[in-house]
Amino acid sequence: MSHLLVVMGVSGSGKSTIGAALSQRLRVPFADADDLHPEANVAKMARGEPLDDSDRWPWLEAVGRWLADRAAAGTGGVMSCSALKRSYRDQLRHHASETTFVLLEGGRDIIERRQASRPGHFMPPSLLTSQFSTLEPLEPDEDGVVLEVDQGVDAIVQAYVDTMDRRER
Ligand SMILES: Nc1ncnc2c1ncn2[C@@H]1O[C@H](COP(=O)(O)OP(=O)(O)OP(=O)(O)O)[C@@H](O)[C@H]1O
Ligand SMILES: O=C(O)[C@H](O)[C@@H](O)[C@H](O)[C@H](O)CO
Repeated sequence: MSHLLVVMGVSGSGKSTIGAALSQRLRVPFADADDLHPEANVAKMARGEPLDDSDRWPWLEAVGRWLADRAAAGTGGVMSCSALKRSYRDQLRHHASETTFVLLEGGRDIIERRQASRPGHFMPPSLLTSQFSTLEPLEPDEDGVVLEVDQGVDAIVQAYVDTMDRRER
């Protein structure tokens, strides 16, 4: 089975780290939505201003195209992308309906600590409040897996693999 995943969550939840580790474990291509932002979006976040829906729309289109290409090629893939709102996930599913969303869930304290220990990133910790208030949890009808971030990278990857094994049985 080729996995097509979006690893999602607020800034600092570990999307880039876990996404890369999952792609290695599953032997599928990896991409980071941070690299697909238009320059204006990166500049806006770096100024400490949250993105709005109109900023995110063209960016999510680029993310969706990547997913659609992977689906068409049948390679599977892992994309790290915040995908904070249900409507954003709907937009991505419109491109690739078979996408599974992997939500990295954690409390504000641990995520704030991790962000603080990551100097040089364009995303300022001050935007964490808007990230948490924008996040809409996965709904029951969405194909999704929730993983707790309060554990090591290998344990999080293993939790994903175990969940999928149970599903396939
Ligand atoms: N499970 C983990 N255990 C310990 N440290 C972690 C874990 N996951 C991520 N980290 C660390 O936390 C920080 C944030 O992780 P990462 O950059 O992957 O998050 P992100 O969700 O991609 O953030 P952003 O969306 O802002 O780019 C990094 O310094 C990373 O090394
Ligand atoms: O949806 C958003 O608000 C943004 O995309 C952010 O989540 C960033 O992409 C990233 O997570 C910060 O590094």
